[in-house]
Amino acid sequence: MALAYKRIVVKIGSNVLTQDNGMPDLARIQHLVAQIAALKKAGKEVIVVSSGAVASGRSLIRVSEKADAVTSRQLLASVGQVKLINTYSELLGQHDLICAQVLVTKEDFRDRVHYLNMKNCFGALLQNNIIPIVNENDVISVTELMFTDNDELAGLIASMLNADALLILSNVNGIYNGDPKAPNSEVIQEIGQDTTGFSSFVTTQRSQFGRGGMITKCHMAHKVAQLGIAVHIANGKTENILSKVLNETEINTRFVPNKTASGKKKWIAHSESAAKGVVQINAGAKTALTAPKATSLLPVGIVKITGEFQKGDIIKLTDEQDKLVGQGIAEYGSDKARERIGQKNQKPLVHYDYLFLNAEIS
Ligand SMILES: Nc1ncnc2c1ncn2[C@@H]1O[C@H](COP(=O)(O)OP(=O)(O)O)[C@@H](O)[C@H]1O
Ligand SMILES: N[C@@H](CCC(=O)OP(=O)(O)O)C(=O)O
Repeated sequence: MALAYKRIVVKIGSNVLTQDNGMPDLARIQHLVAQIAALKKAGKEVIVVSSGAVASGRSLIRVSEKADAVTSRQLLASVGQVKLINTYSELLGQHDLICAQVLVTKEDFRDRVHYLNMKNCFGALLQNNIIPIVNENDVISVTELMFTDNDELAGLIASMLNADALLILSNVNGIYNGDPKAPNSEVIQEIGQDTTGFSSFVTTQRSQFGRGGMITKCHMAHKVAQLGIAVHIANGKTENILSKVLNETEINTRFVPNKTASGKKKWIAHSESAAKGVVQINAGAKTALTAPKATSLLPVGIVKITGEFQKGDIIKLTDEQDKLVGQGIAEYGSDKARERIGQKNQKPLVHYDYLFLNAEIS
């Protein structure tokens, strides 16, 4: 295969696994499983992030119209997840492969102990040649506890496992430079570090059963590529799409990985939950930090500091609207930093080598 990825996370979206009537598409799952088996045979490590619990639930029960949206989703997903994982287990078994079910919540990425336990389990599964099938724990994850969608979850899994690539299978051939249905729109085949102007053609429109839409896919894909992981968005309904993407014989969108991302930056990127304090920066500092040239955060650009931190702690950086700009390692503690707020000619609070900026798609 042309692209020599060894560890691959494959995200299979709701729309790939669902027929137009909302029921699961068994033939499609079967074909995807055959493709995954082929990757395993070629010596790859494969982790699957699969949606489809709600769709599978729909094929088993009817939820009363009186049930509210949250309860209805909990019912369908909890019943449907059993069927979904059984389907994978049975189909993978036909290729002599074993899978494991991993259900996670957003909280599991925030809590360091949960995070390390989860990482340890994935390590053990991969070592034992088992295919983890990951989904959000839809029973626990309701409203604000939810991931934006399974793309966000897949991005976190790919970064946690330091995967070589994340293949996102959706119902479009990639990201188009206009409305995907318009005849003159074309798939953007390669996206580098600069994603300016995206919002002009990526709309908030979602597919019938999708949750987050293309905008959230773009944000996540860019962030993950910044960590040095290649991200592909391809059509999961195309025959043999996985090998075609890896052999570069099918059009798709590839986010070019930033190969200079250090291990330290990857760790910082995932340490948002471990942050001890919040440093609010002004518009000038935000512009400087998010410009292509690597820049450290100087006290002159700091507006406010919340919480206590020591030298070496992770701190969050927010803008004046409290939007997260990124996170980094403090070069000195909050007491010293408070004294220096707004002052010129002071040592940087965060050095650019220890600063991770969130993806900005404007
Ligand atoms: N520029 C664009 N290129 C491709 N798809 C787009 C674009 N803008 C909006 N979309 C929409 O994004 C949808 C895919 O996202 P989503 O509904 O979240 O699917 P999934 O269930 O696979 O995660 C497409 O079906 C399409 O309608
Ligand atoms: N956890 C849900 C799917 C959630 C979801 O966001 O799906 P998707 O739109 O494919 O990213 C399920 O299994 O039905």
